[in-house]
Amino acid sequence: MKTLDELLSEGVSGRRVLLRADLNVPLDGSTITDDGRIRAVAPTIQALVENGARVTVCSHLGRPKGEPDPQYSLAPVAQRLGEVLDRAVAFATDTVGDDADEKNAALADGEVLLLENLRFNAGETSKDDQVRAEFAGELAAYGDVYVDDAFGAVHRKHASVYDAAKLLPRYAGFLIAKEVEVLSKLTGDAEKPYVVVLGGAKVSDKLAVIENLLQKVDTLIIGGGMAYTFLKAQGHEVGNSLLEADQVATCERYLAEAEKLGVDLLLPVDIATAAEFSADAEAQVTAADAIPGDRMGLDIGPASAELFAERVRAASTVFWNGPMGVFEFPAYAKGTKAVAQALVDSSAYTVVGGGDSAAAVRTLGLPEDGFSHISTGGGASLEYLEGKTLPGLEALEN
Ligand SMILES: Nc1ncnc2c1ncn2[C@@H]1O[C@H](COP(=O)(O)OP(=O)(O)OP(=O)(O)O)[C@@H](O)[C@H]1O
Ligand SMILES: O=C(O)[C@H](O)COP(=O)(O)O
Repeated sequence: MKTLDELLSEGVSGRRVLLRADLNVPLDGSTITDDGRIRAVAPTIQALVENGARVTVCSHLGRPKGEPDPQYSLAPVAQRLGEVLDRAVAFATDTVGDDADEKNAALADGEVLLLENLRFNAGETSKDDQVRAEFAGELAAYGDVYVDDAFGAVHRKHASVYDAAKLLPRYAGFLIAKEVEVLSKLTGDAEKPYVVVLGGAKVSDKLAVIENLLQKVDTLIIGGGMAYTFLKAQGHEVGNSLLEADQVATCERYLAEAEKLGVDLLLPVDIATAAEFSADAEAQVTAADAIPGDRMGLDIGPASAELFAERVRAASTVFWNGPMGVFEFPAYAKGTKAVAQALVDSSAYTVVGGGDSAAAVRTLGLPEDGFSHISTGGGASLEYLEGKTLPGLEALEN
């Protein structure tokens, strides 16, 4: 894999660079609630522009359905990127249309352009190789070279991550290089006890990683939106909580597999429930096997928080992805805060991964230097830890 340092030493002045970044930041309306992913890619962009490159940045934001959807516009990100870089950032109101063509052609040395959300185009995430390749061709026309620094998206076989890389001379940015260096320490010989904590809302995506993780960890802790499909698999009712009904059988299999392998799979023992998905909804704590039919679990309860925290404090290596509850609502942030605090308090090698997990650490006021590493990738780091070949990294190989 060629690095950005190699590109810089070859010389980038006057060259057009297509840079894939992961600018998928949490938003409240059009307000960015955590700019960690923007700041994380800034050193790569700075190095390119300071060396005279003409940089066209592309990214996805959220999960729009292959057509423009204003709530997922990258316009607020362009503005914040300009502030972080302390330089003008042009914004194209389309991804590969007339506006993008014009603004890409107008770039002078040392200038930056951000394209509109890649996922406003069905070609970005298409399963059809030909359709993806066509969109990738249009993107690749904006660069003489390709740099990938979207660590959070390297597990996606998407046009901008995989197909476009293959069309141009390709390089890994500073962020990808750093993430891979740190996470590779957890793939081979992580010091035991090795505890992985999973939560969040991308349940079906992340359930898939459990199969492999069970072979590697001593304890697997499951909280957040992820917990309810497991509770259902244990025969409990989960009311209106997040549930992936078609994954219940898979969770039953994981519970049996964990037992066979001697892995402690810990689920919440109590839950903070709400009558509706709202910041104002009053929290009521119930046992995890007694969630009322008309309520939903929005956080783990205090006994679960203490149980999970104890395990984390006793570990030598901890990887945590996915908030324990809807931490964006202060009344349901306690479980996430308790687990995060346990990582800070432990003397283990601690890695937090994921857009929202990293955002939670910062917005809940925990010290960033209390963790060994805060990764920008959630799903990406989990799949990396499984030992899988990730499409975005494979595509960078020469
Ligand atoms: N019990 C729950 N019910 C509904 N949503 C939940 C629950 N617990 C956590 N969440 C939500 O999960 C979201 C984060 O999940 P996600 O899986 O995207 O994590 P992440 O750290 O962003 O990882 P990635 O980078 O892979 O997206 C948060 O917005 C939080 O509100
Ligand atoms: O938030 C993430 O994990 C990355 O930006 C990838 O987003 P995705 O899960 O929607 O592909």
